[in-house]
Amino acid sequence: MTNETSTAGLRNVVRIYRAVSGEVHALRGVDVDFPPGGITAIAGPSGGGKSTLLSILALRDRASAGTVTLFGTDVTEARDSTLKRLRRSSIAWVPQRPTHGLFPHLTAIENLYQTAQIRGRTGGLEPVAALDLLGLTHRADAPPSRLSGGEQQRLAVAAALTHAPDLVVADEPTAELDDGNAERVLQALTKVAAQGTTCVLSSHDPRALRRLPRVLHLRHGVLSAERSGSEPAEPRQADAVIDSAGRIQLSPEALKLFPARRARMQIVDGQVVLKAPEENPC
Ligand SMILES: Nc1ncnc2c1ncn2[C@@H]1O[C@H](COP(=O)(O)OP(=O)(O)OP(=O)(O)O)[C@@H](O)[C@H]1O
Repeated sequence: MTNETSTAGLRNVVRIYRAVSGEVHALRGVDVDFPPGGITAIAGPSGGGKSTLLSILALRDRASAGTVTLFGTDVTEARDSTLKRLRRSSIAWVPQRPTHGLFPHLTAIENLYQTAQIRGRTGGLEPVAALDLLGLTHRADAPPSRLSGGEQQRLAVAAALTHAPDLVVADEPTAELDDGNAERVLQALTKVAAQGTTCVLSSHDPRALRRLPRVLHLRHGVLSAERSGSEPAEPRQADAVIDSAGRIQLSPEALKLFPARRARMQIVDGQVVLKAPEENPC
């Protein structure tokens, strides 16, 4: 049974892709609820099934087995026309490559007005305020093709928030962004969540994972233990090679913790600890 208070609930959801090379079991029995007004990050390694889970949640794909309940309705077997109506009225999808969701012939601000109009809902962020919240006021008159990747990503988030969706589903919404703009996106999602919108995003981004209240890990299509963002993540270990000059090569996952490529080293009780240096407070 899906928790009746949740915006969305998946029960024993399986997704099998049939490729030329054979079957790919992208989701292997996922059980999860997304409560109204909550923000949940889906983390996990590449290929773990994050995009597949988000696509099913955003009604852009169907489960091969299991049950999907959205807004109190079992939509597992719903007709395509019903899914389309729900997508349009209640769900904002922020794709990994944001230009896919934007109107290329319209300016940034026109994109927001057009999205709000097409969705036919009121109560979302006003387009001028949405641009301001995402730090795009100075780009209001530029079409998507003249925006940087990060600006396009923020415009896609702004568009998602202009029509008061019940559910925002965002695939890696901070991936292309510097710290300040990643923070803007997280603040914008936090703001709409406080107004009751449920937000679910996939992320590899340690900045987002540290900051968000609920983080679920998806690995090989299986959701593992839930932790709140404030709890420390389980320590992970990996071997690293030290060359004769004392240089150490970090794994890509560890390297992401050092975006400025500088580290502060401490030797404590015979152990070497590497930390990203704190920002200069001045
Ligand atoms: N259309 C498809 N046809 C066949 N296999 C697919 C298809 N889409 C995804 N897969 C496979 O399903 C598995 C899960 O993919 P998915 O894109 O959901 O993972 P992900 O966690 O989002 O990865 P990433 O972080 O790299 O985006 C992978 O093995 C992937 O190769």
